[in-house]
Amino acid sequence: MDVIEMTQAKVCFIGAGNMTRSIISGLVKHGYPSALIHATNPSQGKLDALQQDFSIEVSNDNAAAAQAADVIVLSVKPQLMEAVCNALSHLNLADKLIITIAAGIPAARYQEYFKQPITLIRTMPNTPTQIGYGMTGIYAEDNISAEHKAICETLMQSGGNVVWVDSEEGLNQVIALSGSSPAYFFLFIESMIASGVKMGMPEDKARLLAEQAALGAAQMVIQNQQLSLEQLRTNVMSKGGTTAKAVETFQQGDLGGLVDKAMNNCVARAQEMAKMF
Ligand SMILES: NC(=O)C1=CN([C@@H]2O[C@H](COP(=O)(O)OP(=O)(O)OC[C@H]3O[C@@H](n4cnc5c(N)ncnc54)[C@H](O)[C@@H]3O)[C@@H](O)[C@H]2O)C=CC1
Ligand SMILES: O=C(O)[C@@H]1CCC=N1
Repeated sequence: MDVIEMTQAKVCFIGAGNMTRSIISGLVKHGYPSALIHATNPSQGKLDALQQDFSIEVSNDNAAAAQAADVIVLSVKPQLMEAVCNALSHLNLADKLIITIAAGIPAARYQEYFKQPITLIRTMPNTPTQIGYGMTGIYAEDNISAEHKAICETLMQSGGNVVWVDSEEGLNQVIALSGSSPAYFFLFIESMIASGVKMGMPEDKARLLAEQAALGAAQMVIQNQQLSLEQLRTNVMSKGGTTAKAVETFQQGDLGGLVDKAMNNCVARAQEMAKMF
């Protein structure tokens, strides 16, 4: 369903960084009215760029923007969240839906930060939201209404796909699987390009070859749900051929173990952050 049919809420983003830009881009592309979107930031540069690109309202006054909004999206770094929320705690937030995209901070903390009961939904998006290929995990506590859940889902869906999880630990797993994981793939492609260049391939061609292979592989996975990943992989591997040699090298280096370790460290960091806040 189109975003406009679902909601006409005034949405205010507190913090106009990478993720806010990604989400706003998705919203505007889906026809969400620019006039209903507001972003705040202390520095003017990012605000000017957002205003120019998306014709949204911008300011550096968090309180005025939050006061005027129906939905407040908290998009600052976790370390700044407490101070940013404290500075809004004099407002009456009873009728607002507050959505946070911050990693690590447990839902219960926000009530303390705002010093009043609030309606809060935790989400974990990722940067591909900017181009409509985002993935967002959403967690809401039992007291959140179906209407508020629908508004949040609609907003986040404008940038791609969403999954609901039923615990905050589930959200930590979302961080490892999709919130942080675009960076894993970027690193992999970056490493492939570097290797291609070392072999003598011009960088632009190495990038084109690697990125198109990544795109094709992702689409193969998506469009062949009936096939296992192992099957897709073995379809590329001729017996005694080149792919088998490369895959064998990854397996000897325990790629699976390394990925497992990286993802567990990602979750562990989210758990560690939850104790810090
Ligand atoms: N970058 C990513 O891939 C993802 C980030 N997140 C979460 O999103 C949040 C934001 O991350 P990014 O967008 O990457 O960070 P960012 O640093 O690009 O953006 C944060 C913005 O907040 C602004 N800011 C600082 N103090 C402020 C204040 N008092 N009032 C208003 N704005 C203020 C900063 O100037 C900056 O533009 C973090 O909590 C992070 O955990 C979640 C999922 C993915
Ligand atoms: O690295 C981080 O902490 C944030 C959360 C997921 C992606 N970026």
